[in-house]
Amino acid sequence: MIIAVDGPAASGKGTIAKALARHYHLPHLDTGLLYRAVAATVMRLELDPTSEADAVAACDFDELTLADPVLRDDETGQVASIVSAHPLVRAALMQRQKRFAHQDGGAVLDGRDIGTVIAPDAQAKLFVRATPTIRAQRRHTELKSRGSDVSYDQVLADIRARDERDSSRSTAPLVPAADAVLLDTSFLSIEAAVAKAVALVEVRREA
Ligand SMILES: Nc1ncnc2c1ncn2[C@@H]1O[C@H](COP(=O)(O)OP(=O)(O)O)[C@@H](O)[C@H]1O
Ligand SMILES: Nc1ccn([C@@H]2O[C@H](COP(=O)(O)OP(=O)(O)O)[C@@H](O)[C@H]2O)c(=O)n1
Repeated sequence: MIIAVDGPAASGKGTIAKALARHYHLPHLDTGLLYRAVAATVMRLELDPTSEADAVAACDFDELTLADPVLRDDETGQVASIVSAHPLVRAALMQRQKRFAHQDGGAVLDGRDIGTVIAPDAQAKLFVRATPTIRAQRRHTELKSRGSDVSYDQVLADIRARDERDSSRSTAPLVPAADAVLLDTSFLSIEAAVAKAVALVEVRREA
């Protein structure tokens, strides 16, 4: 079974995807990390994220980059959303994600375009969302716990900018697949959100 979990920044999609992978004993891929690795490589090499050629050159990143804590930084997320708008960057990362999704036994992937582009054939598609202010609170708490001194206002502004950029790009914009189920986690605890996600997947599994 392929499970696609899409949604905007800090909506809780990664938390839900990891829990679904544990529940169904499936491998999990956080596809945002791939775009963050491109962004971190662009920054390290002092390339220009708005240049498609520069961003494509960074798609050949060292695999060790995927474990670099810098990937989780707020600034890396911003630059990831700039490099991810280039069609050639998306094309360079596509096969790897499609292969992961279509491995024997299935997989859980989370991102922005899993249900629409990477695995339109996924059996279960969730589109996770929450209000921008709740997402900013969650991400701010998370970043603070990692030692960052970024302000709540900055995190909220960055989340709004990223929402706008990710939703308005012409290639693979952030939109729910026509057959995705919406899951709003704004007023759900992690446990409640995961329980709801499992229940929604069960409906699709039995269909
Ligand atoms: N339902 C929830 N209630 C409260 N906090 C949550 C909830 N879901 C996720 N979180 C927390 O919010 C932060 C962002 O969640 P995450 O799953 O990484 O979001 P995303 O993958 O959509 O960016 C994490 O610190 C996570 O523990
Ligand atoms: N499948 C995906 C995953 C991420 N991305 C891009 O990568 C950025 C970082 O993604 P992420 O999933 O790590 O970010 P968070 O939602 O965890 O904050 C997003 O803002 C998108 O611009 C994408 O375009 N497509």
